[in-house]
Amino acid sequence: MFLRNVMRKIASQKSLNGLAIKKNYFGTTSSLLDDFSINANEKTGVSVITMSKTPANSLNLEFIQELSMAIQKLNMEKSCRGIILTSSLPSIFSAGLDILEMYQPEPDRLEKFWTEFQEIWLALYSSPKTVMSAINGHSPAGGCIIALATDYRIMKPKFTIGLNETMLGIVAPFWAEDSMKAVIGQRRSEYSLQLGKLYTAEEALQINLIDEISDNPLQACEDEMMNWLKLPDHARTLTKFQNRGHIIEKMKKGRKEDLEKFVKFIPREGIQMALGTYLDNLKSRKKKQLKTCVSDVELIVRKIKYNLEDYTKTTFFYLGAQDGILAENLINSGCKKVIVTEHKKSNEEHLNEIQNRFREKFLRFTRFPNSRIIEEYKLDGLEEKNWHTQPKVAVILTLLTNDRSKLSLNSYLLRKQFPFNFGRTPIFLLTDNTESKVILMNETNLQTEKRIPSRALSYMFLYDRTLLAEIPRLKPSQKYTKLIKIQPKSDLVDLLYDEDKFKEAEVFLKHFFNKPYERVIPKIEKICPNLGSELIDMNITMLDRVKDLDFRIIGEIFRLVASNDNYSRNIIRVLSSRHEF
Ligand SMILES: CCCCC/C=C\CCC/C=C/CC(=O)SCCNC(=O)CCNC(=O)[C@H](O)C(C)(C)COP(=O)(O)OP(=O)(O)OC[C@H]1O[C@@H](n2cnc3c(N)ncnc32)[C@H](O)[C@@H]1OP(=O)(O)O
Repeated sequence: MFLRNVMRKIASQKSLNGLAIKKNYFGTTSSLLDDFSINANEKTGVSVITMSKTPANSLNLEFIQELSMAIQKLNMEKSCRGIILTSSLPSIFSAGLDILEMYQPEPDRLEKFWTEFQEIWLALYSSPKTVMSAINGHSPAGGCIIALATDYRIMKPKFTIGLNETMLGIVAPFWAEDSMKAVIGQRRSEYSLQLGKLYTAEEALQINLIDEISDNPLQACEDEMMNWLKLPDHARTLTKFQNRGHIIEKMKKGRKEDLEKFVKFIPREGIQMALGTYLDNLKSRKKKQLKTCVSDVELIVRKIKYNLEDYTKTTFFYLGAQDGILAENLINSGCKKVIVTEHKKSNEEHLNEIQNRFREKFLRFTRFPNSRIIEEYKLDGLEEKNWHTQPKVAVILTLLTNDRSKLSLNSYLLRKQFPFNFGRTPIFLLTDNTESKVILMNETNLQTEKRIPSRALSYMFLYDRTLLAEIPRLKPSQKYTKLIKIQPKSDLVDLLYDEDKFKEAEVFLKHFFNKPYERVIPKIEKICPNLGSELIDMNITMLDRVKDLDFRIIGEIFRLVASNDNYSRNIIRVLSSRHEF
């Protein structure tokens, strides 16, 4: 019965092929949020999915959704025969589920989150393709669940892997447990799960949790894949389903109940306490390094020009390895010079690697005329002062962002405080109020909103237009007394700054996605004169299909439209194609 269903599914996927898969399947594509990329090799039929969600490839709702969609798409792509999952982070394959999704969760989101996790597991575990994981870093919990859902695992030495859920006070789902049993056996699995064991690659190999160790897991997977692809796909796929069918069937049958258990279990007080403690421990390991982070900020404080205009036009300090988007936006906003700084404690090898990554990223920025001057600046020899007690100008960097860089002192608390999704948008808050006392939000003054002096945030300096779309949705608050814009690129940006206009636009946009394009354009033109022509340029009819968009996505569209280039168009295409499913 199961096999019959599988065959039927394969057949129906074949017929869907032409519709769902774009012609330009081969080559490299990036996810909408830039959290992973897919490199599809036309010759071998192998697609490599590289996860790159800093800092830890932790799986939050959006990341899982996008990844899952990509996998489902590859599953249906006839010319794809193999998929390799890997990571671009230097030491983490995936840190598993984003704990922040489970800590003090919102019920609706929690439900969606788990449903999507079930979905991605199914997409991987029942993939008709040969799927391998090149585990080039730590892979605890959800990271291990993902790896276990693939057909072959090759891991880099020294890193760790395992289902350590009990260490967090939670329980791995039955289907993950089943997949582990299928790989390492009942006894070993029971032992590992109860104790929440994390194994080094060497130990994992001994118990067959992984299949090979290699210093270059991706290359090793690519080589091994060639052996697998020598066999006829249909025979290999059916054999795989013969082996996995009962686990998949059981998961599908129990999936609803599993979801109900999860949404009941996670919000329990005891579980929340355990998760909170685990998070604190995770963060406190970082606090030891915080001193140097503060000196990073101090550097900015000392160098910053009080006049924002001058500041944005002359210099910016690009901090950390993960702030590509931030740099891009600054350059886009008129920065003439980008100074790359790095942590003074970094060892030479790490530093070189990071600098190379910067260079790679900046190559992409050459389309911006101001982006050519790059200086590298090391923080060696900096004096460390209590800079935050000094009045005058200061900077709060990348606080409201999923992209937790070294400077995001307590982003998870902030995210809880502002319960909407900023995605990866970096945010840069600063004040030039010379009387402000508290400038840096530290952990203490993050605890309650009241303790953040409103004057400290009297200027909010935003350089990512996506975020702007969210601003009017904030409750009116003293915190944001003035928004400063940097060289708005088009009327769209103006529109997003203005709450009234935005409301008007919101109504139009809603219509826009439901009504014939021609009827809406004149109205849009009225509020935003250039928008109509920009949309026409972009063959916006693609977007007609996009329905039920949330405003984060609309914000994204605004941003993309505003920077009207090929790259944006591609993303819009991706955005719209997701609704073909
Ligand atoms: C009976 C009814 C049952 C019903 C079902 C109930 C429950 C369902 C169970 C759900 C299953 C869950 C599976 C999971 O995946 S839970 C998540 C578990 N993950 C972990 O335990 C990993 C935690 N992370 C680490 O151990 C380390 O980060 C590391 C992966 C080993 C890497 O170490 P290192 O290189 O030193 O990096 P950092 O520790 O400094 O991390 C960088 C950065 O990332 C943050 N972070 C790391 N992991 C996560 C995560 N999983 N979620 C959110 N954030 C994470 C970390 O805090 C650092 O952030 P800051 O830079 O801001 O400090």
